[in-house]
Amino acid sequence: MLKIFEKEEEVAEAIANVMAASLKEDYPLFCLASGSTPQKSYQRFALQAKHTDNVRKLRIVSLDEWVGIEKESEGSCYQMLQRDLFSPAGIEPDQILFYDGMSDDLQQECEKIDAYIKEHPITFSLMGVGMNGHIGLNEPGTPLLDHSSVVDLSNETKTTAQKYFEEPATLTKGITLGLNQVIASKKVIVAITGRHKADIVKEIFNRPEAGLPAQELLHHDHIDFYLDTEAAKHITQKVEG
Ligand SMILES: O=C1O[C@H](COP(=O)(O)O)[C@@H](O)[C@H](O)[C@H]1O
Repeated sequence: MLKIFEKEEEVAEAIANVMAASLKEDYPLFCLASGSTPQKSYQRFALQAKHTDNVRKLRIVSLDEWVGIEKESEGSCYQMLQRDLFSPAGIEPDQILFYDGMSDDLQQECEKIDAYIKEHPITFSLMGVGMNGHIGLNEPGTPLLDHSSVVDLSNETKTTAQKYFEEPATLTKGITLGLNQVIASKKVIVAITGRHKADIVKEIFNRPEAGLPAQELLHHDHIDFYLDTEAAKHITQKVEG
């Protein structure tokens, strides 16, 4: 389902409410995008959930990470989530399983996450969408994988991602869940906000033949797209909202 909200803040509020509801499941396991889009959702969720018994039950599994970037350094996917969610919500390190982008054995990092989610199904995923339509770090042209992989980053991603770092970062590869692993989550929200995403949103919704990773998440009953009017301004299809 596509839902369009007037303002980015309303998208954030709606997502925070879904996260809070998902937290009440017996074994909540969340897989969450880092980046700019979900920041306000995480702030609101943290306000509702921080240090509750339910938050203590929550487990988090990695969606993606930059290869060659220290976990604790600014701009890593882990560090963005630490700043925006883990710390404000009181989520402790023993609740989190993340790819280590500095590992000497990246294949083992893939297997570590894959083995975990095989045993523990993801109950809620929140995805952002890259400026080129990527999901996680599944760049355009990536097949529907049902395992993690180490991927070459597109030039667009390398450039866009510089906004996360104070100093220019050398980004060449990433490590990411496969699209089928995201789709296999019990519930998924794909969030897209802001005028700067309007052109890629137009591709996703108005040009089905574009073959973008984000389009693989369309047309599943358990996957909702939440957009604000700025991002949705070129959509021509009928929507709920
Ligand atoms: O590179 C990435 O970008 C997307 C979108 O980022 P945003 O800053 O525009 O929200 C993000 O969802 C993805 O996880 C990340 O790898």
